[in-house]
Amino acid sequence: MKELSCDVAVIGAGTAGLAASGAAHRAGAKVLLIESGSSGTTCAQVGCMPSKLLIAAAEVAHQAATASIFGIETAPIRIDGRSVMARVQHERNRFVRSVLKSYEAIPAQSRLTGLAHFVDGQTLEVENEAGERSRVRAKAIVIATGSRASVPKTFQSVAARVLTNETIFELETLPASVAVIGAGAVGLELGQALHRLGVRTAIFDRDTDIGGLRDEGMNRHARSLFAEELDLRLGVDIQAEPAPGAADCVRIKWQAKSGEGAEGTADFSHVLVAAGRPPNLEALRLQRAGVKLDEHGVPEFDAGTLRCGDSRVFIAGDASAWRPLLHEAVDAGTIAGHNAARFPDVRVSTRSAPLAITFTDPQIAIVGDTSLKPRLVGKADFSDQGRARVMNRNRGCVRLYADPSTNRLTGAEMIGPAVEHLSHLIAWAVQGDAQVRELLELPFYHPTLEEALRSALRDLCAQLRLVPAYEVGSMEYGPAI
Ligand SMILES: Cc1cc2nc3c(=O)[nH]c(=O)nc-3n(C[C@H](O)[C@H](O)[C@H](O)COP(=O)(O)OP(=O)(O)OC[C@H]3O[C@@H](n4cnc5c(N)ncnc54)[C@H](O)[C@@H]3O)c2cc1C
Ligand SMILES: NC(=O)c1ccc[n+]([C@@H]2O[C@H](COP(=O)([O-])OP(=O)(O)OC[C@H]3O[C@@H](n4cnc5c(N)ncnc54)[C@H](O)[C@@H]3O)[C@@H](O)[C@H]2O)c1
Repeated sequence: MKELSCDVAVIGAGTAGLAASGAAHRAGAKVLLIESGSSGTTCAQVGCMPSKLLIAAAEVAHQAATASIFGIETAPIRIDGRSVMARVQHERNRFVRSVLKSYEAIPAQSRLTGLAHFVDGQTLEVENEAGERSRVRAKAIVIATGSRASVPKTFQSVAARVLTNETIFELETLPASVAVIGAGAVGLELGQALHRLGVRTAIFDRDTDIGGLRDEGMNRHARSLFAEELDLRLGVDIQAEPAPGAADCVRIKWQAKSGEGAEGTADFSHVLVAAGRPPNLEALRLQRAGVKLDEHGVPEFDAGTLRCGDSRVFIAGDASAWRPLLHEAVDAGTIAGHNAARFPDVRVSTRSAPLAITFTDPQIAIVGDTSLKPRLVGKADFSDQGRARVMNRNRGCVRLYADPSTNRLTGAEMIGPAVEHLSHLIAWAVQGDAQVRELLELPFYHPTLEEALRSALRDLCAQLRLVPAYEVGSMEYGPAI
C-alpha cells in the first residue's frame, strides 16, 4: 500500500471539493484532492447546466406555441427530440470540459483517484479501480462527496425504465412519455420542460407542497398555477410495475393518501425519479472518523466553520445536506478548505442569506429565513402587473416577510415571471439588514417586474404605518403596477 501525507485531504472533486482544495492551497497547505470518478461536477455534468439547457429549449417551444397571443402565427411546431438532446449534450460537454480543465490544472501530485474511506479521524484509505490502495495521513480532512438521486424501492421492478438526473441527459432523443416522481426542484423543472417539449408527462408527489415552498397559501397558489398546464398528482401513494403486455412500458398506479378522491392508472415509457438527493456518505465509514452523526447519519457540523464537532474533519456542499445548492457548495468549500488549512486556528464565517430559485415558468423563489415569526406579510400580485401583462406572463405573486419589531425585511416567497432577479435584490436587502422604508425609497424603473417588489414593500410599509395605505387601482406610480 502506498503511504501519502498532506496537510489537507479533500474527498470529492465536485464544486465544494474544488473550492476547498483551492482555498486550502491558497492558505499555504499541502493539499491532496481525492476523486473516485471522472470529476466534471454534478452541476456541469448532470445538474444545473444540462437541466437549464433542456429548460431553454422548452422555453423556445413554449414561446412558439403561444406566439398567436401576440398576433404572430407560426407554422405548426415540430420538436426534433434528437436535435434538442444533441444541443443539451453539446453545450453541457463544453461546461464539463472547462471544469475538467481546471481539475487537470491541479498538479498531479496533489490529486489522487479512488474511493476514499476513513481509517481514523486523520487517516483515509483510497482504492482505485485497479484495486490499488493508498493510505493518506492528513492534519485535517474535508468531506465534499456530494449527493445522489435516491430511487425508492417501489421502482425496483421497473429499474430498466427508470431515469434520474444522471441518465436523462444522456438520452439520444426525448422519451415518449414520463411519470415524474417528486415535485421538488428537479421534478418540477424537468417535468415542465419535458411537457413543453411535447413529452406526455405527469408529476407525482406523496406530499402536497411543491417546489420547496413553505407557506400554505403560496403552495395553494403554485399548485393551481402549475395544474393549469401540468398533470399534477399530489398527496398520492404510488406503485410501479411493468405494464402488462408492453415490456417497454411502466404502469403507475396512484391513490390519494387521504383515502379520498383521486386514484388512477397510467402507462409511461419512462419514470423520472426526482425524489430527493441524500448525501453520499455510506462509502466513507464515518463511524471511524470520530464525528457525531445525526439521525440521518450526517455529521453534525457548525455552519460558520464547517467543522464537525471538535474533530479535524470538515464537511461542505451537498454532503452536509445543508442548503444543497451550487453557490452554497462554493461558499462552504471555501470556508472548509481555509479552516482545514489553518487548523486548529478555525475562524467563523458569516453565511449568506438563504436563496433558492426553481427555474420553472413561472419561477419559484425562496429568500431568507421564512420560518421567522412573528412576521408581517407584504403582498403583490402579478395578475395585473404592468410589465408582466405586457409580456403575457402575468401569473403569480410576491410575499415579502418583515419583522414587525425591527421593520426589517427577513425573507420572501415568490412565484412569478423571472423572479430569479427580484429574489437576488431581496436576498441582498435581507443580508444587508435593510429596513422596509429605506427599500421603498430606492429607484424603481417603469415599466419593470421590479415594480411588483415596490408594491409589496408599499404594502408592508402601510401595515407598519410608515406610509398611507395603498389604494388598489391608484395611478400614483403609473398604470397597472
Ligand atoms: C438536476 C439538478 C439540477 C440542479 N440545478 C441547480 C441549479 O440550477 N442551481 C443550483 O444552485 N443548484 C442546482 N443543483 C444542485 C447543485 O448541482 C449541487 O448543489 C452541487 O452541484 C453540489 O456540489 P458538491 O460539490 O457538493 O457535489 P458534487 O459536484 O456531486 O461532487 C461530489 C464529488 O465527490 C466524489 N465522491 C463521492 N464519494 C467519494 C468518495 N468516497 N471518495 C472519493 N470521491 C468521492 C463524486 O465522484 C463527486 O465528483 C441541481 C442539482 C440537480 C441534480
Ligand atoms: N434550481 C435549482 O436550484 C435546483 C434544481 C434542481 C435541484 N436543486 C437542488 O437539488 C435538491 C434535490 O432536488 P429534488 O427535487 O430531487 O429533491 P427535493 O427534496 O427538493 O424534492 C423531492 C420531492 O420528492 C417527493 N418524494 C420523495 N419520495 C417520494 C416517493 N417515494 N413518492 C413520491 N414522492 C416522493 C418529496 O415529497 C419531495 O417533494 C434540491 O433540494 C435543490 O437544493 C436545485
